[in-house]
Amino acid sequence: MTTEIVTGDSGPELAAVVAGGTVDVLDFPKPGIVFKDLMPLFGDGPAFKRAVDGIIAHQSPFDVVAGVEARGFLIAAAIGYATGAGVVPVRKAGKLPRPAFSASYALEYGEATLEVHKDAFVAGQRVLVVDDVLATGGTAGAAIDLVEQAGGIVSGFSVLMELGFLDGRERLGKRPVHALLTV
Ligand SMILES: O=P(O)(O)OC[C@H]1O[C@H](OP(=O)(O)OP(=O)(O)O)[C@H](O)[C@@H]1O
Ligand SMILES: Nc1ncnc2[nH]cnc12
Repeated sequence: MTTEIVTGDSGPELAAVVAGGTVDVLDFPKPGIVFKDLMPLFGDGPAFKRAVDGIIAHQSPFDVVAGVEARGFLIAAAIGYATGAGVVPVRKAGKLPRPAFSASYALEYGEATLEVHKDAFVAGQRVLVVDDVLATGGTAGAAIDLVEQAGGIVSGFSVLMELGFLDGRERLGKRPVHALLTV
């Protein structure tokens, strides 16, 4: 099933690129969840490049990119490479080897804890935070809090897809949210 196009912060063409690379998977990872699988987008070179370039075009300037485990890593690495910015991983609990800040949160289908190294940022560094999907905003809120705790200044938050009906954007308050596709 193809995702219905509603709108996007970077216009209808980029919204269509993301929609075209998304497959809806029913009842994954739990009954009642419609999982937006973006793996086809990641696997389509021209579409992936357009999506990454669309985020970069919207978001400069920033000094470093923070990617949320796991699918956010793919986007952060591409942006970090293309722009020459560094990449900081925001990891699931227990994966980072050195002292880290932790934040627990609820997401659409469960609960989790994210961590970031305490020395991940130079104070005042502008940090672009990226992930693949914004749903309830639990993950994004935790990631943004961690970046700020570690001394970064969140310059923006970008996702490929926003599930608008879950109101994640509202939950993030005044933070600047950018979604290539909102469904
Ligand atoms: O807005 P929320 O309700 O918090 O949901 C969004 C998060 O859910 C997914 O990650 P998931 O925790 O499934 O991890 P994964 O990327 O490791 O599969 C997605 O990649 C976002 O990080
Ligand atoms: N429905 C969904 N599809 C993909 N990723 C998600 N993260 C939270 N909810 C999601």
